[in-house]
Formats: sequence, C-alpha cells, structure tokens
Amino acid sequence: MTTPTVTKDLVSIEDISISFGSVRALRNVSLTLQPGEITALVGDNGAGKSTLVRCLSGIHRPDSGTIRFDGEQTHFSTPEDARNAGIETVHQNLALVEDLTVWQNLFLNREIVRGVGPLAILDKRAMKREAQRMVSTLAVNVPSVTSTVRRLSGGQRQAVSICRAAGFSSKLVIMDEPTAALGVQETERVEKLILKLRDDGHAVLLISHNFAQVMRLADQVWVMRSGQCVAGRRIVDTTGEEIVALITGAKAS
Ligand SMILES: Nc1ncnc2c1ncn2[C@@H]1O[C@H](COP(=O)(O)OP(=O)(O)OP(=O)(O)O)[C@@H](O)[C@H]1O
Repeated sequence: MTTPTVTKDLVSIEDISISFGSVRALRNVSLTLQPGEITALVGDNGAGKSTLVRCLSGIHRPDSGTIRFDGEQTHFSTPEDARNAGIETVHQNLALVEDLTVWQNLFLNREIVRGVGPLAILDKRAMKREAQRMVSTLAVNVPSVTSTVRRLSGGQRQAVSICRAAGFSSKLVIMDEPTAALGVQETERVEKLILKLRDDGHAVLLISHNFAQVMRLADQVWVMRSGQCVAGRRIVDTTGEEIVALITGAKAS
C-alpha cells in the first residue's frame, strides 16, 4: 500500500477492526488525516466508509486497533465525546430543525445562557450576534440568521450545517456526500465553503462518490474495499481512472 507523505497527523487510525455478527465491516484499517487538508474517503457501497466514520465520531467502538486524535489515544464512547474533542459530522440528513431559525439551529444543544439572579436564561442576543459572526466568517449565503430553515434552499441548508460543524472549536469536520442533493450552482457554493474550512486549518474528511469532486477538492484520498483500506494517494500523484481501478480492484494497490 502506498502511504501519502504526511506532515503532522490530526488523526491517526491504526489497525482498527469491527464486526457486526458475522460481517467484518472493517479489517485492520489504518489511515491518517492532516489539519488544513481535505481527505476524501472513497469506496463502493458496503466498502466500510460509514462504519469508519461512525468509529471516528463515537457511534461505534472498534473491536480492536487504536485511534489517536490530536496526539492522544482516544476512546470515544458517545458522539458527544467525539464532539467535545473537536470532531463534528455533517450527516446526509443534515439534522436541522425546519421550524427553527438559522441562529437557533447553530446553537441547538449548545445554547448560551446567562445568569440573572438565581436564574439561568437563554442569551438570545449573544447567540444571534455569534451566529452572525459564524455566518460572515465562512461567507455563508443565507438571507439572515433570523430566517427559518424551512425557507432555505438545499444549498443554504447544507451551508448552515457546515457552519455549525465549523464553529465551536472543531478541528475535524466529517462530511457525508455534502452535495449529493444539490444543483450545479449550489454545489459550487458548498465546495467553496469546504475549501474555506480547509484554508482555516480544519481537517476535512469527505465521503464522496463523485470522483470529479474528489479530484477538485481533495489533497489526499484513501480507498476502501471490502472493509479494508487498500490505498492512499496524494491527489497530485493520481488520476480519477486510477482511483476507480483501486475501488473496483482492477488495480492492485
Ligand atoms: N450496524 C450494522 N449491523 C450489521 N452490519 C452492518 C452494520 N453497519 C454496517 N454493516 C455492514 O458493514 C459493511 C460496511 O458498511 P458501510 O455502511 O460502512 O459501507 P459504506 O462504504 O458506507 O457503504 P455506502 O456507500 O453504501 O454507504 C456492509 O456489509 C454493511 O452491511
């Protein structure tokens, strides 16, 4: 297996395996992710991509192997553990609440409260102000932080989800097919946002079946096949054709 040249690893997954009954979903998977880089994770349906992401985001605990995050060996027991460490996941269903506003969605389960005498009350003004700052920092194209999510387009919703994942001191943002449901222009906008996250120093893990997108955005790519990580490449050293051949097994790593 060819290993991409690495600088400093934010994530180092070593030899992890996990089975569900008789299905070996991951077999001795090792890979690394770097800050300030977009890493694509590709593979056919059932290759193990989602399972790997679930191990990284605290949903599954591997049967064996280790995950080091930001220099420390980690054992995330819950998604909250992973989140507290700085790992955010933008799921395909986006997990936004339609009837809440942009700022309310950005602060869902992370509300800012202030004390008034013995009471703790929601500090709406602080949350709106901070939401505005988050949206402006990433140049997210929404009409206003007080717009309800129901009124937003698919691309704007995706942008709000990415904005939420990028805030709150996250270091790694995992995205599962972020543009699968979007048209050409909205895809372009969301891709710009992903590049901005990278330029701001986040590590981005991008699951995508869109090879053109992988070639456009990613700095490195890891290829999964049948529960194994069969190859890693710097994007400048590979082609879309080679990646397809690695995915199907037409080319050995
Ligand atoms: N909770 C589970 N219980 C049983 N089997 C599972 C479970 N999760 C995943 N698997 C199996 O593990 C293997 C890897 O699945 P996984 O969803 O990780 O693949 P994937 O690469 O994400 O596929 P896709 O691109 O279709 O989402 C598959 O054989 C799948 O059926």
